[in-house]
Amino acid sequence: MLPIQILIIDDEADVCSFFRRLLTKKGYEVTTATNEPDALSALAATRFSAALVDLKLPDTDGLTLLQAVKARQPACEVIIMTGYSTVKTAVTAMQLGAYEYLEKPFEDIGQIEELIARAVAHENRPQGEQVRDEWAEVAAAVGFRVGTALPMRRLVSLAHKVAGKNINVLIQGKTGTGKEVLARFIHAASNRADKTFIPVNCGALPENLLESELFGHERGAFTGASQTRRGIFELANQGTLLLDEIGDASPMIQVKLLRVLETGEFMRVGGERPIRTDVRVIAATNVDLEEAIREKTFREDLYYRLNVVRLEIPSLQQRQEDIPDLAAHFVRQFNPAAHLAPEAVRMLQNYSWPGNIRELANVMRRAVVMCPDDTILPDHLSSRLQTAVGQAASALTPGTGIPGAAEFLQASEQLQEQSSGANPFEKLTAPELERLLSALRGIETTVLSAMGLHGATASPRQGLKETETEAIRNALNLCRWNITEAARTLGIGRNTLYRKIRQLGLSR
Ligand SMILES: Nc1ncnc2c1ncn2[C@@H]1O[C@H](COP(=O)(O)OP(=O)(O)OP(=O)(O)O)[C@@H](O)[C@H]1O
Repeated sequence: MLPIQILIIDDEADVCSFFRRLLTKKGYEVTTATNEPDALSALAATRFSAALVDLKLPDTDGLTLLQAVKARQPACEVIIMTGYSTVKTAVTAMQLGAYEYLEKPFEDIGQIEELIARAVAHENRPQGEQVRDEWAEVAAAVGFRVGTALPMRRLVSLAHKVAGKNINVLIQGKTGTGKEVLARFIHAASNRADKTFIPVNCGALPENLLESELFGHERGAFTGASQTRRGIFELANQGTLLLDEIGDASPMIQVKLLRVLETGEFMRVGGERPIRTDVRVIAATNVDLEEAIREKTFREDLYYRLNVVRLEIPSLQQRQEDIPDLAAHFVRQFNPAAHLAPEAVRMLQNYSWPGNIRELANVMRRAVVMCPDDTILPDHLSSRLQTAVGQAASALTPGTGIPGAAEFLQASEQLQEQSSGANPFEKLTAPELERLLSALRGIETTVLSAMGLHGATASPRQGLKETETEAIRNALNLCRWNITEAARTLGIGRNTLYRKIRQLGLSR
């Protein structure tokens, strides 16, 4: 059998000879290059299984060389060698197709040997063989459905690779896309997996409470602080901390976070002694932090500390092919015997999912409850979804009349005929009432736009803010201020609800 060929590209002769000795002992054949021309002629002469490429070279850079290797020998796996200051570029290299990165100075020889063996095995797998996803087991263990959409698979593969490194991660994505699930996956795939994972919502608590939640407080630090209390940075020591809704952290909290990220030390509220902590920080946000920096509501230095790796989760609409699998997953979770009829799946695929996976999970939970047997039909999906899909369909068919009018009038006439003076709508079930309500709203919109054409104005109604306040207050009262339930009823995320409660000044 021919020996396995490895290429080392590094301008430091010591590094080249270190790898030559190490890898020759393991039976590999090693070629070294200290500059770009030598590297290119080596690539022209020999077929390599793996190449170790230094990120900083005098005549070129690692990213250019990565592209040169991949253009000439696409199967050759590239491992980037980097110092701490260039870790971010190394992560970019992985996004561009590098297999892994290795941090200098090299500390664990065994780990290097194992990494090279893995890269070589990956390159040498039989042609056409389906590569088993390295991350599949961890994802399954934390209930993380990755699906088949390419952007999501790439993201998870990168998340899995950086999970084992001691670097901060910033997860960006719209509400309900699964930022917390991804953070749990990273924790579970890291060497901190057997330690604590603590999520904390920076937008849910008033500044002082959040400060003492994060950093703890000394006895007597403020009125009511009758005991010394450890904060999350102490409790999550050696584990992972998820700073959710980081964009909502106040300027004071931002300063304190920056300090602990820079020095690994913090002080309890009212404390005088710095406390060391070893916490891996993952931050998540659904706002554009770069815009927040421009608006001066978010510190740029903190952003750079958090954003060593940025993982941007696609919205559900951007990964439409995954809707059937995710929907089936949630249906099974709520009723293992139930399944979705093909027409129901089509309806799910035609909807825009502004609340992303959380909304899909909620719609499935409801559908399972509404479905009398085990086959979920379009009728069992929420009225909001039916209306949205129906309206989209009628918009495509001109001249179909006022949306919802026929349905509403027919139902209302039938009920009036059968009623004996009492409120006829009381006879309807909750889903039927919801369907009628959305039909009514459809009529209202059409009538208002017709009035506009005639120059007529409708009598004043509540403004947007009052309507929103009323809807949120009703939901909260209905759910006895159970935030999770109320958020589900409103079809928004828990974090969003917390924020709204603060913004609108609502209280029990
Ligand atoms: N890929 C996934 N596989 C399985 N369940 C998922 C996935 N993504 C999201 N979910 C489910 O959807 C819901 C919302 O997920 P999560 O809380 O992680 O979203 P988020 O982006 O953090 O939301 P927010 O922006 O409101 O904080 C949860 O119930 C979660 O279990």
